Amino acid sequence: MLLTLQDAIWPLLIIGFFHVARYVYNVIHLAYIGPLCKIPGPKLYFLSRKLASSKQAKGMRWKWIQYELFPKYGPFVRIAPRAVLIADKDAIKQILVTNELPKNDKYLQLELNSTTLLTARTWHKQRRRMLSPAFSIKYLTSIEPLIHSVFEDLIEKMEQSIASVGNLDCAVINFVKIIQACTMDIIGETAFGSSFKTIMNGDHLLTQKVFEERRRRNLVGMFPILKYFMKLDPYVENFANNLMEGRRNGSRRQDLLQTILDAQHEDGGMTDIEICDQIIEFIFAGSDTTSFTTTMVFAMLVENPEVMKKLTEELDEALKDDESGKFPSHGKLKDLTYLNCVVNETLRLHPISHDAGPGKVTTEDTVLGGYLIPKGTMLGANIFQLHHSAKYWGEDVNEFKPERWLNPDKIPKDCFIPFSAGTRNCIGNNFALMVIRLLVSTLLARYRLEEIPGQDKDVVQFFTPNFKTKRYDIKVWKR
Ligand code: HEM
Repeated sequence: MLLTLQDAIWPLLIIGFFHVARYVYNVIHLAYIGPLCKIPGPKLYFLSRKLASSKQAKGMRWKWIQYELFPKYGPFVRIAPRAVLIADKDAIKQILVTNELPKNDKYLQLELNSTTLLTARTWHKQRRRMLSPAFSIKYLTSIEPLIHSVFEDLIEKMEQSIASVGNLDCAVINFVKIIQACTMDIIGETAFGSSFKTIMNGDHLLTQKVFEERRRRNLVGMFPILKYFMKLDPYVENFANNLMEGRRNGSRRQDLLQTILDAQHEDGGMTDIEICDQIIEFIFAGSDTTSFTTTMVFAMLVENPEVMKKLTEELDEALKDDESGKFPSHGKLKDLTYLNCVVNETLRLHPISHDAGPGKVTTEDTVLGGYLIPKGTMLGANIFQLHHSAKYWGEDVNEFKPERWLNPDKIPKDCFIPFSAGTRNCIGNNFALMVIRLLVSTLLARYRLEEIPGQDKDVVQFFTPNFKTKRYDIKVWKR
């Protein structure tokens, strides 16, 4: 007996109806009935993770998180069916350090062809051990002259800008641009064999392409289907490949690239594709992070002239008999009390994690802050909120007060983690601090800086935060 379409339509409709009903039930159950329903948050966002992702389109999601969600809902905020942001210091310590939870799948969007140090979710230890020598204190001391060589370009550029104004001994300089160029050249010079010469020649094509790549990853992260249409620009890959080939066929130089290449034939060494991706990641992770923090240090200094005066006095005193060369040596800077207070206070107020923060995932049902968090829930350790919590830091939490660091007993425990914490903390931590200290002291030793009030200081965050206008002008006078 042959079934006609008419005979089949009702059973098909009934099956379809049950599938849709089951799907709707699951979505609603997860959103409003399951264990996560006890965690406060914007209720509509419990239905789909796309809603919170779409907030990121203009790089302004961080403001919604920091100034709307946390103040309204408290230290645990649910922003998607299976995603919770956390600002409670004990819970953050538990997920980053005590339980060492693996990274969640938001890092997938940052991957190119292979897994890198930042994005690894399962393996990690061996690769980290392999790369660590390139970030050791001994290695960092050895690359100081390379950083100084970039400062030659920096000072020449500053002098050119001042000379171009006439006889005023003063120029207006966009610090976002010059510091970004400087940190890019430092990464090139110290990690990959030669400066990108961005300070002297303007934007290297690589800087532009790296910026475009960040936007691409951001969009693909929000709408994964785009990955079939928006491919990685071959320029970036070719650049990394040429870098590797050039080194293999040229002479050795003890830097990050050499460390990676030397380890290639060890057990667990990286393939060429992995090395290429790792190089791109280091350029990503190492330049904009350091430049944003350094620009913010300068912004804080010009907006707080009494702090700048005190810091300049400390530097002048410390460097008056520094005979190590044309530029300050890090040995003279690393233990300077007030310099470190200023850098810490800037990292506290302006951490590079403005948005959700390091992302983790629970591997079993876990209790955090009294809430039952089921296995498979994405967690964000919200560094920005931790650094801006009046509960931990006191009522003056939003003020720039380097003096608060003078008494370590007054610094709340486990509340300052600009480089994250635990085994997945920043591998470039010491490198970044060294570059920041050197840059700040080199410029303050030569120039007097003055604020230009009334500028738009709005920050956007895609991969790392940046000024929305991509400028922050400072009046620079020769001392
Ligand atoms: C002020 C400058 C910097 C800040 C504030 C900073 C902050 C951070 C933070 C918060 C993380 C954790 C990210 C996450 O889990 O999602 C991280 C990881 C990382 N950072 Fe940095 N970073 C800075 C500079 C650098 C530099 C200079 C490099 C390299 C040259 C670097 C390379 C990395 C890498 C590779 C990771 C992943 C480490 C791992 O998972 O083992 N960072 N950084």
